[in-house]
Amino acid sequence: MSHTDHAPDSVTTNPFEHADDVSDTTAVASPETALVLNVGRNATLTLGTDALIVLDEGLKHQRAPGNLCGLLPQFAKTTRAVTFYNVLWAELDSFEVIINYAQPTGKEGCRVECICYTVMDKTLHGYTKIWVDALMDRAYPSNTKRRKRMKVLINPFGGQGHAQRLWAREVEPIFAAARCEVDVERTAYKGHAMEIAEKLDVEAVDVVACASGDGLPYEVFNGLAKQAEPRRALRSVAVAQIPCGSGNAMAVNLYGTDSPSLAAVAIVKGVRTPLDLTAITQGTNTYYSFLSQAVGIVAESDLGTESLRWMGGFRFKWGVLVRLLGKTIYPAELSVVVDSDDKRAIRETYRHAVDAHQAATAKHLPAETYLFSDENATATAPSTLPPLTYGTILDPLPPAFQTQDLPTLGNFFVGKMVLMSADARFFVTALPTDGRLDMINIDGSIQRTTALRMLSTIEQGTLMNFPEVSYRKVRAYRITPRMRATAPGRRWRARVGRWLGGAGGQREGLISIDGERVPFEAYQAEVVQGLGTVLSKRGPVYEFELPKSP
Ligand SMILES: Nc1ncnc2c1ncn2[C@@H]1O[C@H](COP(=O)(O)OP(=O)(O)OP(=O)(O)O)[C@@H](O)[C@H]1O
Repeated sequence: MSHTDHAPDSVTTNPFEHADDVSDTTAVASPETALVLNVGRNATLTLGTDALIVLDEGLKHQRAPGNLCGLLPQFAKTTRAVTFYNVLWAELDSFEVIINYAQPTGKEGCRVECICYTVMDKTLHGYTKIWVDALMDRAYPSNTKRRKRMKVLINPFGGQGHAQRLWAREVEPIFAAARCEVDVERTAYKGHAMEIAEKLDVEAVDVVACASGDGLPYEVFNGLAKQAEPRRALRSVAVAQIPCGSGNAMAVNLYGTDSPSLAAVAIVKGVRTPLDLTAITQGTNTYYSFLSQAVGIVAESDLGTESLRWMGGFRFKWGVLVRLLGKTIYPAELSVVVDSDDKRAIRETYRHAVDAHQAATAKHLPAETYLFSDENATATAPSTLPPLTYGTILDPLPPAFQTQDLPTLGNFFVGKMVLMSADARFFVTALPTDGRLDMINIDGSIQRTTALRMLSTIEQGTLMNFPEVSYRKVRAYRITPRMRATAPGRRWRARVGRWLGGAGGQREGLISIDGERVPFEAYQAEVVQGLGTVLSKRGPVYEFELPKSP
C-alpha cells in the first residue's frame, strides 16, 4: 500500500490557474466542475477523461517496485494514472482522502493499493467532499451499483481445489476495498449451491458470486428457478463467477478473464445484464442452462474422461483427438425450430448488434434500454416463470419443429456464450439476450484431416467457416440420442478406442448440460429470453471480437 501524506494548499478546478485566484471555489464547485484537488504544495489529484491522475513530486523519491530488491536505484515517476474502472472506493474520512484501487500486476491479476492524503485545512472539506463524490461518480457510472451485497459460495473442490485460497488471497481484499457486503458459505456437497439459492432471501442479496467452475453458477440459476417467485428471484439476483474451477466460461465471456482478482474487479464494477436461459425438459425434470448443451464428442470428451484427470487441462483435448481419429459417431434424431441457417446472415446480424452497442456507448445512451436498473429490478418482474412456447418433452412435437435423422452425427453442441473455455471459441455469434441459441452440428464421418483442421481453428473462432460445419440460430430443439451399434468385426477396435479415450468402463452415452451430466435420454430445449441475470463489463455483447474474415 502506498501512503502519502500532504496538507493541501488549496483547491482549484483548473490545474493552470493560480490557487489565489480561486479562493471561493468551495462555494461554486459541483461534481461537474470539481476536477482538480490540490493535496499539497507539489501534489494534485485530477479527474481526467478515463483516469484519476496523481501528480506528486514526492513520488519521485519513492523507490519503484521490482528493482532487484533495491539493488538498482530506480525511482518512481511523479505521475500515476489510475483508470476509473480500477478505482474501487474513495472517501473523505475526517481529514483523510482515501482512494482504494486495483493495481494491475501483469496480465494475470491485480492487487489492492491505496492512495491517501491528509487534508488539514477544514475550510476545504466541502470542496474535497464534492471532489471525492465526483471521483466516485466516475468510478461507478449510473448503471453500476456500489457496495453490492454479495452471497459468496466457495466450492472447496472446484478445479485444482484452490478456491478457498484464491478467494482469501486474491478476491476478498478487492471486495473489502470496494466496501461490498459479503456473506461467505462453503458448499459441502453436490447440489448444496442449488439448495442455498432456493432458500436465499432475494431482497437481501444483489449477487451470488461463485468461487468455482461453471458448475456452481448452473446450480444457482436452478436454485433460484425453484424459489416461490422464481422469475422475480432470477431477475433480482445476479449470478457471478469468481473463476476457480477447471471450466470458467462465465468469467471468460462476461469479464474477459479467468483471473480471480481481475474477475473480482469486474464483479465490483459489473453492470446488471439479462441473460437468456435455456429451459430443458427431460422426463419430468426441468433444468435451466446458461452455457451449453452437448451430445457426442464434446460431452464424451468432457464427462467421459474422468479416468484421465491426471492429464490436467490436456484431458479434454486428448479426449477429442482420440474420438476424432476413431471417427466416433453418436446417432440421434434431431428436431429444431430454426431461426436462421444462413451463416453470412448470422454474422451480419451479429455485427449489427455489436455496432449498435458501440454506437450507443459512444453516444452515452442510457443503458436502461437493454439493462435492468437496480432500482426496478424486482418491482417490474412478474413472479412466475413464463409458460414454455413449445411445451415439454412429454408433449407431442409441435409443427414448428423440422426433424432430421442423423445416423452419423459426430458433434452436437449448442451454446449461449461464445467461449467454452479461455481458448475455445465455438459460438462466435452468440449474444447474451438475442433470444436465440447457436447450434453446431458436425457429421462424424468427415475425413480425419478435415476434422483435425477444424480442431486447430477453435482457438481462433473460425470453426463455423468450414462448409462441413452446420451453424444455425435456433429457438428450440428436441434431441433423441441413440446408442451406436458396433459392427461385430470392429468390437475389439472400438474397445481399445474407448480405453484410450478414457471411457473404458462407460456403458451408455453422455449428455452434458453446462458441463453437468444428465441421463442419456431424449430432452427438449427452448430459449427463454432474458430470464436470468448476470454481471457483465459491456452489457449486450460478450468480451470477444468476431474475426474479420470472411
Ligand atoms: N463440497 C463439495 N463436494 C463435492 N462436490 C461438490 C462440492 N461442492 C460443489 N460440488 C460439485 O462440484 C461440481 C463441480 O463444480 P465446479 O464447476 O465448481 O468445479 P470444476 O472443477 O470447474 O468442475 P469439474 O469438476 O466439472 O471440472 C458441481 O457439480 C458441484 O455441485
